Amino acid sequence: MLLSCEHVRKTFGSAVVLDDLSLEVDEHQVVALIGASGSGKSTLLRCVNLLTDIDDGTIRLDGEDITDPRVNPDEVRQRIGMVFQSYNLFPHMTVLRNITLAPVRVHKRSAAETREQALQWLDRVGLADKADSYPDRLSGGQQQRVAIVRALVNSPRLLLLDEVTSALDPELVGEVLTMIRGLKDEGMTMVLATHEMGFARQVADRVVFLDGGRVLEAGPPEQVLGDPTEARTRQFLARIIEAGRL
Ligand SMILES: Nc1ncnc2c1ncn2[C@@H]1O[C@H](COP(=O)(O)OP(=O)(O)OP(=O)(O)O)[C@@H](O)[C@H]1O
Repeated sequence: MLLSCEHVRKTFGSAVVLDDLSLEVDEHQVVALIGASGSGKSTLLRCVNLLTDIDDGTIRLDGEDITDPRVNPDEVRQRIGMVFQSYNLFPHMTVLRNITLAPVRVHKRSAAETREQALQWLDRVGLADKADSYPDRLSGGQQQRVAIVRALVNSPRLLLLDEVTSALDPELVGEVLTMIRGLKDEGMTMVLATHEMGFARQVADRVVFLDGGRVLEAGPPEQVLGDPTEARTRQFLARIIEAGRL
């Protein structure tokens, strides 16, 4: 097992955002987190990437307890890539520099080797000609693909994707989806939070429905999205259908 969250609890003040949450992700598996706004999807991803501390429980990556206070978060983040809704590229840096900055500065990797890997990735995703461009010259879909490359350049064991298609115009979603499906075909282990049920259905091996910071239901997409057992899941999907997002 690559990732295991065991009895994770996270509070913000008096609000319990993750409540005794347990989740396991096998190597090469793609898991989609779905659930209403506020159900804890982003918080869970941020806890896994050590961007926020948990109050209780354990998170293991390759069996190692990464929530142990003696663990260096920078070292863990080298093994976990994360991509956000709002690409977060630095506007004053070229695409290439955006990708190589953290590996070289934070993780002290060789500049030449990182540059080489970045260029290879850009080439693979059809953005080789954008290496020296600034982000504002790129479409939203291209910027998001650069942000994904930035997360991949450390060759992470696990990729976390938080609503990566939500900020994109509908016609740009396809190119990001294609890239993510390509990563899945190559065996990348991914956990993604999404409001797009079509996305979950297309890429996920397992869909996990979060409700009030707990896993209420989990299973193959056709089961959770097509024939859910829990009434809360059915209600959630009915609202999504009403909003035209299924
Ligand atoms: N830094 C914070 N301080 C206080 N409360 C927070 C913080 N981050 C998240 N929360 C609260 O935690 C709850 C879960 O938020 P989270 O963003 O994880 O949900 P989500 O399922 O990802 O929602 P969405 O689908 O809208 O992104 C919400 O009630 C939110 O207000």
